[in-house]
Amino acid sequence: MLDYCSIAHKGGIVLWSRSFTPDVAQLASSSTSPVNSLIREALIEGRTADNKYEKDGYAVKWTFVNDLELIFVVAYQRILQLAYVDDLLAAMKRLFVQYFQPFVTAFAQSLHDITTNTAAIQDTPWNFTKSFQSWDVIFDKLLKGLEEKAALDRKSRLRSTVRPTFETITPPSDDHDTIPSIDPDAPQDEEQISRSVQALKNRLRGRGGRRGPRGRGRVDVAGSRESVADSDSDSQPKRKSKTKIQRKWGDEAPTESDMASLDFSEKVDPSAMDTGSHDLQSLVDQSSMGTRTQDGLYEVKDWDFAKDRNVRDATDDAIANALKPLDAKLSTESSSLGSTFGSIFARLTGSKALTEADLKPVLDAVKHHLMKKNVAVDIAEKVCEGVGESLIGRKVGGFQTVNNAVRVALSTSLTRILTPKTSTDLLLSIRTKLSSPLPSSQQRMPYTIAFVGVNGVGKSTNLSKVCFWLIQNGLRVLIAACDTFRSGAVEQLRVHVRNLSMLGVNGATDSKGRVELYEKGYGKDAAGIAREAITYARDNDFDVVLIDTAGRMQDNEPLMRALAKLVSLNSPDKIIFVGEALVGNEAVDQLTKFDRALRDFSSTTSVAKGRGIDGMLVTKWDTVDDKVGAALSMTYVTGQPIFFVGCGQTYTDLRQLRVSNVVQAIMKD
Ligand SMILES: Nc1nc2c(ncn2[C@@H]2O[C@H](COP(=O)(O)OP(=O)(O)OP(=O)(O)O)[C@@H](O)[C@H]2O)c(=O)[nH]1
Repeated sequence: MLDYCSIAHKGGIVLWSRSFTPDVAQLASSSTSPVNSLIREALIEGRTADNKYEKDGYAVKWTFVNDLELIFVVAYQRILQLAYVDDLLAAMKRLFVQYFQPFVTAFAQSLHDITTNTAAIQDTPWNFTKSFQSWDVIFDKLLKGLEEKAALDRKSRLRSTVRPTFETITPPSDDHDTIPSIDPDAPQDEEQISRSVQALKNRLRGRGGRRGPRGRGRVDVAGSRESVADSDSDSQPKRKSKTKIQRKWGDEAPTESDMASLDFSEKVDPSAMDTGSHDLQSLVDQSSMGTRTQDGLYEVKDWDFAKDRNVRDATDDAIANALKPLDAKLSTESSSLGSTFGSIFARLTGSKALTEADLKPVLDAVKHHLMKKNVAVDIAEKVCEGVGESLIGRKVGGFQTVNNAVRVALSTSLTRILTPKTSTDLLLSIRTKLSSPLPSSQQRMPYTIAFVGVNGVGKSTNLSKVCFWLIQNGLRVLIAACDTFRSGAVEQLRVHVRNLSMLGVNGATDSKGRVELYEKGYGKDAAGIAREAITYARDNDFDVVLIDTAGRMQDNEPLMRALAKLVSLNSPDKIIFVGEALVGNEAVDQLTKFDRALRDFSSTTSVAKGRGIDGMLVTKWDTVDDKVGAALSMTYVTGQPIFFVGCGQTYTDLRQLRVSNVVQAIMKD
């Protein structure tokens, strides 16, 4: 584990730094710190020839980018054999230059200006914390990737060299005061050494508890340190908490104050929100949502794994490139493991009727493969059971036949589960409702869609994307702000509506107002607001009402009852469950409980008897690459279709799912 990492300008200013342990938080500031000694003795006085410097039990490594006058430094406990430090420094250097070269050049120029013109100091407020926010994310991913690879590397080396004996296997110990012995000459496992060192430090300090979470810190021009990990106590002086407060678990429903303490959503300053801070056009320009058909409709594109890979964060690809040399090394070492499907199918050969015993190891491997693709365990098991049943007793010829038989059975099963049983054509459904004949005494009602789901999954963002798509199709949309709980939720929608109304149809503004927000602030009854919004939409000729609801946990009965009340009072035409593509097993629990709660609690009132979820919108699809198993779990649990997938943070980042593309992504090795 690393202790400290920084990127500094040779002029002496630390642009970015990260401390990983409280003990070395002072590494950057104390004059006796190894990092400062490195700078004084090794860099300024040139007293060390190689790029490793050791002092007070720490090892410090560094690298330069001479043309930008940058120095990258990593410090760690000398006793640890951190094999990835050189790779980390090289990858940091490459990525930082790739992403921040213009910034650093401008900064270096300003330093030059400052030395020649002191008045420029006030005019140049360099906010490194803000400027390098994205670097924090890149660095985290990079470090995680390297740590995982190092662990894998260690395991594969251990597998090939160490045969465990009874002496080497020791049960894990919970006694953190026990100090495992360290033989300084023997090569040590990094975690073991880390534990030993920590235990020793704890013993010296007279305590035996575990260390808290990793600390982070940055130093800006003024040298002020801010803790990112402890953001909710920013204004407080930092103190180490001495005792750990035990979490209380209970069966009772949460009280108002519990809810307030559990509301981790940030108090949002609308002007600083994601949507507001973007250049408006960039919210639609980055990719095109779809194409206009001959009859003037605006279609949402199908998600295509091969083509839509570029919706991934570009930094992921840059990091993948930076890690390629290491990947190549690891893949040669682990190539003996073979590809999942290749090795699964290779286990079945011969021309005989397949038995349960023949299939068991194959299906176990298929289950494992599905779980790797983020399919929930229960669903993976059920899919495998189905595949097994369809194959038992089937006669197979040679290897190729078995290979094909299992592939075809799995592919058929996945296709059957994913194929929508009801229409996913929302536009058709909207137009049918809006154009159906009515008695002259009756006013035309708008088409209503309620977006429901747990907290933070992307309900409001994706509701806005759907809104953008609807107004592109010439419909007038009213957004009902029924999240009256999370602070900032109404303002977030206000910003979206402002953006969307400026974009209008195909970028042109519309005098009639294609989109409007119906809001009544916070703390009011969401069901009532939705009702008022629908009435307002009816009276003001809106075609569609999109109802944004507050995020809630599936086990929170009072909140689920409130949602059921909104449903039963307003009978939305569609209830769309918004869920993240990132969820694995949790997807099943969320969907089952939302669906059941809506059916149970809305059936007690007369209007909408037993209404459940009508379909899903799966968000953050851009973050899972080919691990699209959540789509399978969600459709399996509900039997309902996925209307859209959200694949980014601009208004056009909405796609429809073509079943064959999802099947292909899941089957892919
Ligand atoms: N990468 C990616 N991020 C997304 C996507 N959809 C939403 N997000 C991000 O997810 C975060 C949460 O989105 P919100 O729309 O505020 O989520 P919410 O469900 O309305 O949140 P609550 O109202 O607190 O329940 C925001 O940072 C969004 O930008 C997506 O498709 N891809």
